[in-house]
Amino acid sequence: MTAPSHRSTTGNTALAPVPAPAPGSAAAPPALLVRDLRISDLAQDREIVHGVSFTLTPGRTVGIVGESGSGKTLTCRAALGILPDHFAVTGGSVEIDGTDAAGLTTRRWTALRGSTISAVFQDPASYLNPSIPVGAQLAEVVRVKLGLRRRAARAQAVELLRAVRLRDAEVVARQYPHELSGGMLQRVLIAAAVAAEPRVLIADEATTALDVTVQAEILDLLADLRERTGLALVVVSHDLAVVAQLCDEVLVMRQGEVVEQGPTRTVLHAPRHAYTRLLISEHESYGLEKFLTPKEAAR
Ligand SMILES: Nc1ncnc2c1ncn2[C@@H]1O[C@H](COP(=O)(O)OP(=O)(O)OP(=O)(O)O)[C@@H](O)[C@H]1O
Repeated sequence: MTAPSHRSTTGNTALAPVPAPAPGSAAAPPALLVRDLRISDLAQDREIVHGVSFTLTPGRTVGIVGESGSGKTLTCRAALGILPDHFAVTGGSVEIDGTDAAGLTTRRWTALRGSTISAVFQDPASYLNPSIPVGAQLAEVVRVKLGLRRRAARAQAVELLRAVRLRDAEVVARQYPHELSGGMLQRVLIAAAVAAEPRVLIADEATTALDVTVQAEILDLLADLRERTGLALVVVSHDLAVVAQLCDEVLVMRQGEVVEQGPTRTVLHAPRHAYTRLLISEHESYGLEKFLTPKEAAR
């Protein structure tokens, strides 16, 4: 399991509540500020992402939706400082908790990842070692990130498994990845991602491979973590229903462009771009309609 380094040494209390400043208030500096972000494929001398902007304050959620290849993941990877080889930020800026990412050394990036900005992706099993129990892997992350001793790290790992609502956390901690369901594995990965109490969590298609019920449980868990800890979330999904459930603001991307952006309700109820309307019509059969009440839809 990847082990980003740490910010806090909070001891044994898993995910203690943090009093979040009121969203949008002067006391709430953006956890993540993306301004006209441009990303290019240097090998092909081609700009792939053509100017993405959003501001994310603590306790808020931004959703990015769009078809495959529209640049959602590259945008997230730029914010995490993990662009693929021969891709680079070629315009605009990313500020993480007030720090301009442009000047960061590899070492500073390593320090920020996990402690300030963290992520979960699709396919959690691929991030875990199949031959080590999940509790031990989580404990290793905790040991590295929080600087806890081995025994305290193991106890904290179990606390974290409880905090992501895994029942029988002590039993789960002793299990190997193949013994857990996809939803449970994603909870383990979320536990690792939030272990050092980051300000921002990016969930990139984190529920895509899960069945609908488990997907709803994981989204509910993310919302709960956001409420309890003031975490700011970026949720990437091709599924508008996921975004509708969790996000305050949505960006609709197509071919590297943001074609529409605004409060989720406005975008869903009064889409201005034909592509957004297409996404909505395609997803009505997948449960989006419950967010489109007749009253709202009539506006
Ligand atoms: N490692 C890479 N090597 C080459 N091209 C890449 C790489 N990663 C992304 N791209 C290209 O950049 C463009 C944007 O990709 P990105 O992964 O950001 O899209 P996406 O919207 O997240 O799509 P998906 O929903 O399929 O993950 C695509 O055309 C893709 O082919």
